[in-house]
Amino acid sequence: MIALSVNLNKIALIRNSREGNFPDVVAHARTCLDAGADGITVHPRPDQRHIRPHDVRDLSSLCAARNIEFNVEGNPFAGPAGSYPGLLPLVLETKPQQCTLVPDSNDQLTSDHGFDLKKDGARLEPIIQQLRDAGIRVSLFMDPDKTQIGLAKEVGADRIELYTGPYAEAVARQSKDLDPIFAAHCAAAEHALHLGLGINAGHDLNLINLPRYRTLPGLQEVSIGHALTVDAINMGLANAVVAYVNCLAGK
Ligand SMILES: CC(=O)[C@@H](O)[C@H](O)COP(=O)(O)O
Ligand SMILES: NCC(=O)COP(=O)(O)O
Repeated sequence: MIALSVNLNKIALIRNSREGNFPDVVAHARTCLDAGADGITVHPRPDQRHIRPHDVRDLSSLCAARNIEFNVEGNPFAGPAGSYPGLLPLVLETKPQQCTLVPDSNDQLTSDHGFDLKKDGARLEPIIQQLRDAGIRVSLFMDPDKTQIGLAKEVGADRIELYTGPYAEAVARQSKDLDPIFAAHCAAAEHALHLGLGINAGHDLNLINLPRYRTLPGLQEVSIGHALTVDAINMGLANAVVAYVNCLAGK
């Protein structure tokens, strides 16, 4: 079974476009969980344009009460900014089951690459250790590069999250590069499995590109937000979650 963790960033983005609490992020999390989602993902950023620290706290409580996986993603090197305490203090306070470290710069529109661990490995290692000591599983956002995945193991990660943006784009463009891109993801996954790393994946996954990606060797979890939220506009949030759960199950 491949777990579906719903990313609620886009629900928070709509809320933040006005004053008030509409739509209510926690209520939408409940809808996702009631519809069969296996977990909730958020990706707070220092500019707080979508998920904010209070959302992380509220969703952490909800997921703990339901014994559901909570996954907090973000840049471990982004320090405090305004009322944003920084990823590490927020994660150590709220204790999600999983923290996915992502090498975003503060001004990025969205995540668009995995870690270069030749550059960042040494400064990531103590952060990974600190999170693991706190009982939090650590996943690293990675491109499908075998050398880099070997380094992910060396710096102490539990899992990798394969960055699926280029795969999704190749599907959307019906690109001739699709087969080699997916083959590279499969080779990276096989290598991760061989090293004993768990495998997650995410970014721009949708109902069109998931049927192939779900066949990735050893895939344990996908986190999906943008496309699922767009589908929810058409079919309703609960129906969208059911559609993704079924798609992941090959139905
Ligand atoms: C790591 C990743 O791919 C996601 O966390 C993504 O960056 C978050 O989604 P938004 O960019 O839509 O907020
Ligand atoms: N880790 C990827 C994620 O949480 C959601 O990415 P997207 O589906 O919003 O592109």
